[in-house]
Amino acid sequence: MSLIIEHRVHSDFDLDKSKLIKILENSFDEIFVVNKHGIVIYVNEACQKNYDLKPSDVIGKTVHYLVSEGYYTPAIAPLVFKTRKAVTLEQETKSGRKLLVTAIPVFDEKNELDFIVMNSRNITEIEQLRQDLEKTKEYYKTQIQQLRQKELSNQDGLVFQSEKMREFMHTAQRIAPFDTTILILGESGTGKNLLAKQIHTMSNRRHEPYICINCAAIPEQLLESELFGYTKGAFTGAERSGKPGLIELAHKGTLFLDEIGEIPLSLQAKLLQLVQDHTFIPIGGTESRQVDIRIISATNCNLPKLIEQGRFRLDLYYRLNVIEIEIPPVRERSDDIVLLLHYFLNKFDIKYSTSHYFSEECLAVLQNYQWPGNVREIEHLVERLVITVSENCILPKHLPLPKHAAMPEDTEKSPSALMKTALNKELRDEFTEYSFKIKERETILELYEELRSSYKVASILKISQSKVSRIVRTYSEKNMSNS
Ligand SMILES: Nc1ncnc2c1ncn2[C@@H]1O[C@H](COP(=O)(O)OP(=O)(O)OP(=O)(O)O)[C@@H](O)[C@H]1O
Repeated sequence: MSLIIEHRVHSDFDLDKSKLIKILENSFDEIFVVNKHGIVIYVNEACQKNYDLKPSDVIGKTVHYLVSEGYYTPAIAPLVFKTRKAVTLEQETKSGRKLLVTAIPVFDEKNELDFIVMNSRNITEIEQLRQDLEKTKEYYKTQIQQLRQKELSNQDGLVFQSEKMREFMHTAQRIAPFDTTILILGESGTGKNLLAKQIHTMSNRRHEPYICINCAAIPEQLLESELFGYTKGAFTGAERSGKPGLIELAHKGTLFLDEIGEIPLSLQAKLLQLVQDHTFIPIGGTESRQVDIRIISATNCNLPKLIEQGRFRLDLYYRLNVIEIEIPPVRERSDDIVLLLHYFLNKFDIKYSTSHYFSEECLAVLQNYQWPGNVREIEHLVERLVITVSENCILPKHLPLPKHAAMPEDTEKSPSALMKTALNKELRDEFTEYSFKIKERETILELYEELRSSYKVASILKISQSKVSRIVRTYSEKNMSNS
């Protein structure tokens, strides 16, 4: 059986010259043969498709001529002459077609290069498809990145990824289990409320009540009764049986006093007693009641200033800020902006059954913005965009940011504006470093004044003695030149 096949194959290949020429002419790929002098001795009909030239226009020409006339580039034959090896590369023709060419050297019986056979495949369409595929890949890469960001941000509590917030949350986590009183500071919208709740969740009181009171939201006349409750028949209009206050409801749990700077002076003494020994007397009552609560308070006011103005008690301030932590504003943790944008985009897309993503330019503009309203402003802006933008892609033109926003100048993605932010950061870093150096110098000089020994100063500060000597010397010199 195998013998028969072998015989058939053999007889089929018993070809004469005209048949061979026919085969070559009907090849889809271009066959291009160059002799050892670099002259084209054969090219099939496919050359018409590739270079818009008839075979008769090409045969007899040198490859050097064809390349210098720009019919195709780069040249491949010289490489084969040089290396005596098969070479494959991509060529581009005058008419903009892309060819994948393989050139194979053929040797004579003396092993000298006799001619080169080149096979060229038109890959223009494949190349176009490849480029389209690259673009599609790029598009999906961005989408996946955004989805990852969304997933990353799909968590409860504060969403963050900046180093500053990482450190901050590390501190919050450390203090959460202790029952100590905490004062949370930070600009409006930085997440003080959310943090207080998170501290409660991280504490041993997590299964007990978490009561939040916004001291600014309750009218002054009502605040006392809301907070401390009242006894039977305490005042006209009061419920007959009396009513427990929010403080009592927080028993065993956490009491969060938001906007503490707004608490009226008249209530501050009563609050001081509560913070100090966890006791209080309800309105109309005569006996004090004990509660087991952890108190967290928050404010975006400057409490020392209120104290100066006589609007806040110093003793209460001291009691409230046993531990004081300050949430940094968003503009100081720009690494969180993109994450927060995606977090809220995901949240509101789910809420409104929509599907959006931010264009790169849009993200650049938003990252460059200062966010005076902090996270709350990000949240509100994203909700607004989700509702108002009907396309899936959110572009810079959709942004309703105020004029003073740090919109990149002329174009929507002006690199100069982005540079400016980077530059500002660099200046800030430089300034921090500068202030640190001054502080360090002052400390060294103060200690030296006291100890009069560079060795002792160096060992206390754990720095080199030469550094201490250098600073002391420079300082004395300055002193001398000034005097
Ligand atoms: N890091 C964060 N991750 C997710 N959401 C946040 C984050 N920070 C704040 N938010 C959200 O932003 C909004 C404002 O936060 P929050 O009310 O906690 O701020 P605040 O500092 O207490 O503001 P104010 O001082 O005005 O009371 C809330 O909807 C909150 O859920």
